Amino acid sequence: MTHDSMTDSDSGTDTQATDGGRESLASNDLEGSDPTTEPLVDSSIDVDGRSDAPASADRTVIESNDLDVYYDDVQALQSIDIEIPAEKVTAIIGPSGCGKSTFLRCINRMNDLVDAARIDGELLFEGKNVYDDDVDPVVLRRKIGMVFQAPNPFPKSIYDNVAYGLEVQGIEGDYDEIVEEALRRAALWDEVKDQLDSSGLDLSGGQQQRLCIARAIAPDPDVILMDEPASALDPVATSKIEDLIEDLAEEYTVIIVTHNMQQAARISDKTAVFLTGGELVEFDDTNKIFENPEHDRVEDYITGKFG
Ligand SMILES: Nc1ncnc2c1ncn2[C@@H]1O[C@H](COP(=O)(O)OP(=O)(O)OP(=O)(O)O)[C@@H](O)[C@H]1O
Repeated sequence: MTHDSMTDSDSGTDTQATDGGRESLASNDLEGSDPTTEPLVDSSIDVDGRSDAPASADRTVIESNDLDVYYDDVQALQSIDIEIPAEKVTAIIGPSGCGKSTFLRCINRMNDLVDAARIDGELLFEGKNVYDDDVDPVVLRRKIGMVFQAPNPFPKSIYDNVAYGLEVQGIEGDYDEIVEEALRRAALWDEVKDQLDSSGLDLSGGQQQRLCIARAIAPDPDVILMDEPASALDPVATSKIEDLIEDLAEEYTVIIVTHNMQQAARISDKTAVFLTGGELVEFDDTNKIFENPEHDRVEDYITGKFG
């Protein structure tokens, strides 16, 4: 994939074909297994979401090296090293306060908005340190969009919710086309195509969140960050968002923070487990994390012994 420089003002328009594999992991080596190596997680966590392409096919899009984050004197993340693959869903899980949101907000420099936050180490996007002096955070955030926990549409029409960001970011093009495409990709078009002038605030919570996703993808980012995007939604709306996330990963790299381990197991290819103290304890294929993690602390967390 080519990509535009974060130091210029062009919009990213690049996408790349994906392996698109979606085989079930449900039957993954479970039959006839040796009891000593048997997957530890009981069937209440159903790992059936996505297949993993061979490791060799993975291309790193986000990488952190020895990343520390402090809020004043309190260290929130400790020496985080991670390589996040392109066009997959990576879930970040861990107990409250372990630094999941902090890590997510480092990626598109949302922590710049927090006076107390200080960052050491490297955070690379496509090989470029996003904290270099010549990186424009506005351009960075166009390439790395974000969806928050509570749906937060603007008090504007459905159309303007998607188009407004394009205008602000100086993105040119046929807005009618871009808005329709973004709403289609967010699986909302069919529900709203006859009411584009109605307020985004009149939509249901789940529709509002899909509108926010449409808004995030309209500038055609490479990466979409999601901070517990379904935690405020009912089960039906949550299920729609989960389906949508899986679809989005055919074109975008999705990184999702979730408290919901079943959700991480269902929809992600990779899972990063952060634990108390802001440590990244394990990062691996999702089925490995949930069925046979390397670290006892991860096993204890996954099986609910703490957290
Ligand atoms: N703006 C801030 N100012 C000071 N401390 C902060 C700030 N934001 C987060 N922290 C602290 O940093 C640590 C990590 O917080 P963070 O929100 O990243 O964790 P989290 O794993 O996302 O938690 P949760 O699951 O509860 O949302 C916590 O100790 C938190 O209190």
